[in-house]
Amino acid sequence: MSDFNQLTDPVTQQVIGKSMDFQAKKRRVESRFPMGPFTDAYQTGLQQLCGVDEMNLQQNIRQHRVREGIKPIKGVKNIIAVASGKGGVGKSSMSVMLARSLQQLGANVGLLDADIYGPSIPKMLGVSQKPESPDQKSFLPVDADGLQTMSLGYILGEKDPAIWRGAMVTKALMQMIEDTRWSKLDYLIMDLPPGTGDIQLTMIQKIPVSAAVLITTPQDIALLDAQKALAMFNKVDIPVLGVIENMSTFTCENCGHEAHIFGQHGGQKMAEEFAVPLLGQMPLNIEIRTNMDEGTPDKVWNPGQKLQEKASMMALRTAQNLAKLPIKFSLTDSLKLHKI
Ligand SMILES: Nc1ncnc2c1ncn2[C@@H]1O[C@H](COP(=O)(O)OP(=O)(O)OP(=O)(O)O)[C@@H](O)[C@H]1O
Repeated sequence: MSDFNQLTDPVTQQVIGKSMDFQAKKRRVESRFPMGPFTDAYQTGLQQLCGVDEMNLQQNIRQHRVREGIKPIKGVKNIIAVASGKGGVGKSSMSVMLARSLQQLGANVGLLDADIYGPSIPKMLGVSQKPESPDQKSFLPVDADGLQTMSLGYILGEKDPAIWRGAMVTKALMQMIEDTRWSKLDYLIMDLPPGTGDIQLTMIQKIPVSAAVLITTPQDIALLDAQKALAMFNKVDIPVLGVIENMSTFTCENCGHEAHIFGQHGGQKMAEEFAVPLLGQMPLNIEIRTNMDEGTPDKVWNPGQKLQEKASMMALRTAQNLAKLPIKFSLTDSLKLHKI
């Protein structure tokens, strides 16, 4: 149960507290996710949350500071970039899990597929319709069970990879973000292309990113690349909320033996060495592989799998760590802004 005690701490109440009665919010979340009962620990956490002071629940998720000189995106409070140095470590899968879990905690969430070369979010969410454009100038985000999503994959189609280079990529992405009519998003999760090259650097410099989350497997090679990603965010002063270690262990369905296929404690070591929080460890699990590949991500949260609890904790820690960062307008900012 333990970890769920965090749900009642003041920072968390700010994070998930919105101007809506919690029970109503819970019912709305449950009706959207007909995936079976929550695990006991999650249920206990929710009950604890119901008992907290109503006043705290009225607070909104706040907008956090971005790099100076960058305009915020209309309708979006916080963009969280999800990055990995190495490809294939589960960055898109973890972006989907993070987005869904933040949504389950009651936030308004969007998911932007910035992996312009290999947009996999439409397939993972099982959504393929083209975004509507009522005014022929802007796009409405594509709805995926309450998630506001956008991907070049919706526009180009999955089998039509973008062959643009450098500046064109950033331009296409900026256009996609700015021309989407996001509505009242607390968090926009942005799935970046893998790597730490010029393209990724330009993207994070131009987009008003509040913070980043790193995905790695415990393998040395993936960790080295994750460290490069950390250095990239440090270079442009974007705070890193933490690291998620994906594919951390594998438990045999038949004998229950736990194997560390990609090594052990890699994410933890990285967290300790570079003083970045470990947001969570996600096992190598067949449910994740099949459901992400078949476009049924919500089935990942089968009762008894404990995956839902892991995903919720990962999302909660992410939101908590963001809540601890400076908000968009500090008192000094606002004094400067109003020339007082
Ligand atoms: N924890 C996991 N357990 C089992 N399979 C997983 C897990 N995480 C991801 N996968 C699978 O690994 C493959 C790669 O995942 P994903 O596309 O999320 O990685 P990525 O880092 O975004 O890749 P890319 O570098 O191509 O953008 C997919 O088939 C996905 O279903």
